[in-house]
Amino acid sequence: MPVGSEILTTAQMRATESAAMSSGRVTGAELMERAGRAVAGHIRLRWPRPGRAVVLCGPGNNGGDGYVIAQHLHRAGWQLRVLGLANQPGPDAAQMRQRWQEIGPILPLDAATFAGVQDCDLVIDAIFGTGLTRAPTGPIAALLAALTDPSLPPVVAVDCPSGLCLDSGGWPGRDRGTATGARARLTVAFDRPKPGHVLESGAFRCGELVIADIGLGDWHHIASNAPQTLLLHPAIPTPWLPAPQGPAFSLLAKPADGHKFLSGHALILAGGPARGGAARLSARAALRVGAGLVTLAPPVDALAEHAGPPDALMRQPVEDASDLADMLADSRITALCLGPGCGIERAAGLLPSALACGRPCVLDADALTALSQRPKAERFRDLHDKVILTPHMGEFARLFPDLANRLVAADNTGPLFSRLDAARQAASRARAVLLLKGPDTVIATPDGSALIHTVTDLPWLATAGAGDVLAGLIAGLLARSLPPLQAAGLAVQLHALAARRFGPGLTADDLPDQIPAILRDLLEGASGVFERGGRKKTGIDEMQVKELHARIEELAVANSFLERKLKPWGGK
Ligand SMILES: NC(=O)C1=CN([C@@H]2O[C@H](COP(=O)(O)OP(=O)(O)OC[C@H]3O[C@@H](n4cnc5c(N)ncnc54)[C@H](OP(=O)(O)O)[C@@H]3O)[C@@H](O)[C@H]2O)[C@@H](O)CC1
Ligand SMILES: [K+]
Repeated sequence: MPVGSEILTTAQMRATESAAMSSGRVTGAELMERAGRAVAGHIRLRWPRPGRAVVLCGPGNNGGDGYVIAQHLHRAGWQLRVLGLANQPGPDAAQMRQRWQEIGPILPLDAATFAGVQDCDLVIDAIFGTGLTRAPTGPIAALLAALTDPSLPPVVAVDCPSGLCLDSGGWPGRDRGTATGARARLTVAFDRPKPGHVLESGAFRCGELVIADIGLGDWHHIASNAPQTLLLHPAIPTPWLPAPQGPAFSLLAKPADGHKFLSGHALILAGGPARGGAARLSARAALRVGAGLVTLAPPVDALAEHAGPPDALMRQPVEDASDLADMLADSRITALCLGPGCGIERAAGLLPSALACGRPCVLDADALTALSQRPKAERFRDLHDKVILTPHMGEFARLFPDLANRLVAADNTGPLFSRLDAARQAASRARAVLLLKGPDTVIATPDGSALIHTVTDLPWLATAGAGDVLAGLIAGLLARSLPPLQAAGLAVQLHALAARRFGPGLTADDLPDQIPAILRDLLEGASGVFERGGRKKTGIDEMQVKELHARIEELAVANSFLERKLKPWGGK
């Protein structure tokens, strides 16, 4: 699996770190040194001219990283103001604090002191990382409030903007959904992304997220007992994307001599008169993503409305559950989509037949409402692991009110209940794949495997009918025999890529027509397709950071004058 695509919870991260340290092959102080060096390296790559930086060091090991960063920046010629606490941290952070004290003073870590040194080029936030256990209070809360000020100089966050719950993307002690906390221009996190970097407002507050390798690769198996979570990020290739070496590739590349039935047959159930638009969007998406055949099935009195293009779309009336069961006697129908524009009553009537056939099936929109109206004890009785439920938050709350309540409840202690927790529990309860839609989409299977896909740059994707297109993309990929989790993950990515390619002014009608060009680029191996706006990113990679460190070390040896005491702050 490509490095960087797996997500670890904070508990998994701690287990990995402690396994590394217990092996005797690396100490906590060495890990801290690597972490601090990596952050300093990324700072120097982005701000190559030494300036003035304020480093805010908290009570634990995140603060320890801050003292290491201060040492490295000092050696590189930066002028530093370091604010810290006079507590008794763990031995590693204590050692790093001591080393800094041999270079310069430590000022009190409070809002008043910070206000007096804010006239600088960079603020480094090393107050809290993975160890935040509760809502900050008192002077630290006041300092964290100051870090929300958008007029501050650029902030670099160590592991995360402080106060963020790295398991959920929420802020302990603050309202869920509306709360925003400390913000960063750049966040350098370690080893693997955590859920909080990509969920809720965490995704928006981290700024540019860089994952630094601190040499824990030999201990990743420690986290492998827990269900795996993968990050689907446009810039991070994953096994689900059809990279030429990936398993999905051969599925997207239709065999030249393939019969149309080899690419499957998707059945999209449509609603009564004047409600056919949503299901047609789904059907067009299923066609564009390469289902060999797509049939739209409205009741007979709505059939005439579906005359006209696309001509490739087949139409066949389905009046009721028994009609549907007859149609499904044709085993060449390989996937179903029920819900978009269907009407709640019709969806409720068709559900038993759609589920009884045991074939892959997307349940969206009205089908989800129909499910939620079933008696609670029987709600999920006929679901199975080839069913994909695709609720947005409102639909999720109707299906799983207790889980939705936990997601909005303010809580003073961390880790907060996350959208990942909610999707996993819902999938397990429904015994189906659950895709919880949002800017941070979470997909979970009943066995706990999960995918997260976050977009922070596509506000125009929140448009009427976009969900119908997504349901159709999933149905098309299911018809083409992708397993449910992969079909859902790939569909979410194609959906976002289509929106990004089209840009502002997008309507849902435009989405399916973007898919062929995206598939062509994917099949031709155009890596730029993963980048924002289809352009290749001029990224800074770990090799550059390592080379920079080598240069920093050489300089440190050759130019011992750099090992001087802290310069006075004044003078720009
Ligand atoms: N382990 C390693 O090998 C490596 C770890 N690394 C770094 O360590 C970070 C994790 O370090 P950490 O576990 O010490 O947690 P951290 O985020 O510094 O904060 C915890 C401290 O704050 C306290 N505290 C908590 N909540 C509070 C509140 N609301 N208000 C006030 N206090 C509160 C809590 O004490 P408590 O009062 O709960 O006993 C504790 O003292 C991680 O993010 C990464 O940056 C890297 O160096 C790589 C190697
Ligand atoms: K931090």
